[in-house]
Amino acid sequence: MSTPGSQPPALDSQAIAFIGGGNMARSLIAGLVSRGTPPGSIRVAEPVEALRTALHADYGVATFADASEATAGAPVWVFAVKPQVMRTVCKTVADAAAADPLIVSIAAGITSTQLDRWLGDGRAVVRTMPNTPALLGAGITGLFANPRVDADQRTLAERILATAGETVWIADEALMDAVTAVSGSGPAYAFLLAEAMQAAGEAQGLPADTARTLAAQTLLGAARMLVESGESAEVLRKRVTSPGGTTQAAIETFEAGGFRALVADAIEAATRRGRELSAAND
Ligand SMILES: NC(=O)C1=CN([C@@H]2O[C@H](COP(=O)(O)OP(=O)(O)OC[C@H]3O[C@@H](n4cnc5c(N)ncnc54)[C@H](OP(=O)(O)O)[C@@H]3O)[C@@H](O)[C@H]2O)C=CC1
Ligand SMILES: O=C(O)[C@@H]1CCC=N1
Repeated sequence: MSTPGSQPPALDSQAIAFIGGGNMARSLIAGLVSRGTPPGSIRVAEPVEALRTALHADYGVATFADASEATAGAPVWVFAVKPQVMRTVCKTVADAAAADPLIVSIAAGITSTQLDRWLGDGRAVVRTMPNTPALLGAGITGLFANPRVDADQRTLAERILATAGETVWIADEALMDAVTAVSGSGPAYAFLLAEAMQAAGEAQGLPADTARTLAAQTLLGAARMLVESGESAEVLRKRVTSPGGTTQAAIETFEAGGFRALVADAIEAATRRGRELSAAND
């Protein structure tokens, strides 16, 4: 795993082509540019004109309506389209992939074997799973490299994703669906908890803006303690829970309601959905 808090070195002027300029691509591009990658070396293919205009205005990157224009001559291609269109999109640029670019994908479910097959076989593929805190440089990305990826390409892929936050290499690709379920989708679980805490606070009489601030700052503080204290979540939880106190009353209610089993079921469902996205879009 990369070192918490360390600044990744700026990438040089090697061209990086993004295929797809939506939400996640935007977050990754923001990270690259803010950490010193020259905007002129980032080329983005995106069919939606308004997104192209905004990406160029906000980050100075070159944008194209056509994927093959963005990928032309670029040694790194980052696929940031929905899993449902990945096969079709790969086919449109497969001929140019003969120049042997490093292929990086951020798509949920889609395997390195599928990407390799759709792009013409023998490709160097790094399958990754970032998450939306990438926008703040506070994300985490799981990465898997297929056997065609050499040491320099591994370093390059890691440096690109490190601009979005922490990185962790995954040796067994089958585990990438679990990575997706825990950290790729994970920010949504934290937001759901924040929504529920805010609503419950309001139900107890707190003003909405006060309840929002209390919930958001509590999640931020708790997350920082998890990352910075070096203590386990269990130890930190027990320190808050005074015997016979308010937290114990809440935790016992969570446990009685099957909170842990519900979380396990939710993460299993997300993992399964990743596999389904692969099979359904093959
Ligand atoms: N959102 C998240 O939290 C995360 C998402 N991911 C993965 O990132 C990928 C992108 O997700 P996200 O950014 O949320 O999705 P978006 O829909 O925001 O972005 C995808 C973009 O790709 C465009 N697109 C479609 N076809 C092409 C094409 N042929 N060439 C170039 N661009 C094209 C889409 O345009 P149009 O809308 O017109 O189709 C859209 O603007 C997905 O595979 C997802 O699994 C990974 C981690 C986290
Ligand atoms: O929900 C999804 O499918 C994508 C992948 C991880 C986060 N968003």
